[in-house]
Amino acid sequence: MCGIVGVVGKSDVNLQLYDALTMLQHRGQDAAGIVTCDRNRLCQQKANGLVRDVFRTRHMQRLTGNFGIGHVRYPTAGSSGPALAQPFYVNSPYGISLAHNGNLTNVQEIADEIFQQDLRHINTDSDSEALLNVFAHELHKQGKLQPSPEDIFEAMRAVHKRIRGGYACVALIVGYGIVAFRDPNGIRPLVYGKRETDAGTEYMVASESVALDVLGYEVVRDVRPGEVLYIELDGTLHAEQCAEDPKLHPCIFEHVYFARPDSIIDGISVHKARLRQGEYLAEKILRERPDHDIDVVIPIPDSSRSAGQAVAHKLGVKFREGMVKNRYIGRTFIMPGQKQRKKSVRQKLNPIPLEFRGKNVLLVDDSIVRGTTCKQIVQMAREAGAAKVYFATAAPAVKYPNVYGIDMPSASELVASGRTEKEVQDEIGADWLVYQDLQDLVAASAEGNTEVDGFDTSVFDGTYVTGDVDDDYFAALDQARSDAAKEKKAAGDGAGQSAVI
Ligand SMILES: O=P(O)(O)OC[C@H]1O[C@H](OP(=O)(O)OP(=O)(O)O)[C@H](O)[C@@H]1O
Ligand SMILES: NC(=O)CC[C@H](N)C(=O)O
Ligand SMILES: [Mg+2]
Repeated sequence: MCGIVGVVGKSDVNLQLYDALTMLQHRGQDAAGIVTCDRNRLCQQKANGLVRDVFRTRHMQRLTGNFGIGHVRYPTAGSSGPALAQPFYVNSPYGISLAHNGNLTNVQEIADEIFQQDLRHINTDSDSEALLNVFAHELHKQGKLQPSPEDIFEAMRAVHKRIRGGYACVALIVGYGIVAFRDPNGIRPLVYGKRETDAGTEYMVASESVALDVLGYEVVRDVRPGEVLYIELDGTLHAEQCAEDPKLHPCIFEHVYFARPDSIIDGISVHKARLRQGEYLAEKILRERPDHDIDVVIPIPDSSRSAGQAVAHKLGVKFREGMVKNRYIGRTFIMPGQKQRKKSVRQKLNPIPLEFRGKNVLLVDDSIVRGTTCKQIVQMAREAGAAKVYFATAAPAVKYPNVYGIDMPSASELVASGRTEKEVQDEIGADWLVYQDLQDLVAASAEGNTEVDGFDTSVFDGTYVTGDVDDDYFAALDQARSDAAKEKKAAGDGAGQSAVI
């Protein structure tokens, strides 16, 4: 789940892009990049690392120009090396740079077309570089020295037809402006806003509304599924629907885990959705154990705090922050390898024993994916003296791979895949495990916006909203991106740029 941002401003936009990327850091911790454009010259800085490490003062001074784009990366395709840090760049036509959040499911097919039909070269195994080349080729085909808004929309109509999967993108066209677009299912989020200055209106497009809030932009609206925005350098904004049958099917995992609670996505407050998840979860607990003996509800920071509060409130039991989070350790789930994830849970979370000693505790987390976090947390709770350790999650069991921008490539790595709930409970060592029901998770989000046509819930039910993901793709994904495959690559065995998943 990467984070993207684009700004067309009235003065240098480097600091705005930096601040916006900092607000989106929770979406990607592997690499960061900014591209700005100053008098038809691109300025770029990108590298592996967190935003604060990638951009030093000397880089910021060089990133001049009044329009630019930025990216924080969480890899779902290709390696996690510096060559795949975004934005990507192609010099023809015009000079285009692009940042992508999501994942394409027909990248192998596109890569072949790009080489054999479009006569273009892609240099990495990134799906985003392939996407950029499709866009560039389709824009080139319009054959204009100066592209009009209609040329850009026509090119994008073709892009939507050629690529499949999840994509929210910002692209900078040298000398002309910024193009922003969202896939025809609106799987990945994208929102835009404006702010007035003495010199005129400035526009920002970003993955989440928090980036706009903090920079003083007023949210205009979410980019619609399939829609394309083109913001010219003088601040003129054009918007056009470029997909044939757009539907709003946003990824529900944004509401469970990815997005910040203070963001509003497709009109749905993430915090509110999480509170409702907690209420539904508490109702289920009360249905299953009306005479429960829970003494205290303890959330697993950070992402389950909103849901945990609602669970405690509805159950009528105490809510205590019994796990202290080390604020200098990032999100563990989006770390690239299992060894690092496992080690980081213990570094990140530490119990306050007096909240556990002699008590029946209900630990609440937003989700159980690989089981890395909950296994260690249950153990910590026991060591801290808990009498009984119950575990509840605001999401149902995660059983299927994700193909739209979350790095869950192998069912075999998911603790709930092929196991019953009782078996997962035993595996994580809890005295009782409660999962949210899928219909309740959907209701918790859907109550926030009636315009949503449905959610992508594929990791829970194996139904993929694009309807076109086949077994071969899953097999290739598993082979290319499982933890075992990544370890093998890291050790130098099988390294290279040829696998394009
Ligand atoms: O079952 P697992 O594979 O461990 O994955 C699930 C856990 O990972 C995430 O936390 P993370 O530490 O990434 O971020 P957070 O601080 O936002 O909760 C999520 O909130 C769960 O706690
Ligand atoms: N999580 C994402 O959005 C990843 C974007 C792109 N597929 C990459 O791997 O760089
Ligand atoms: Mg967590």
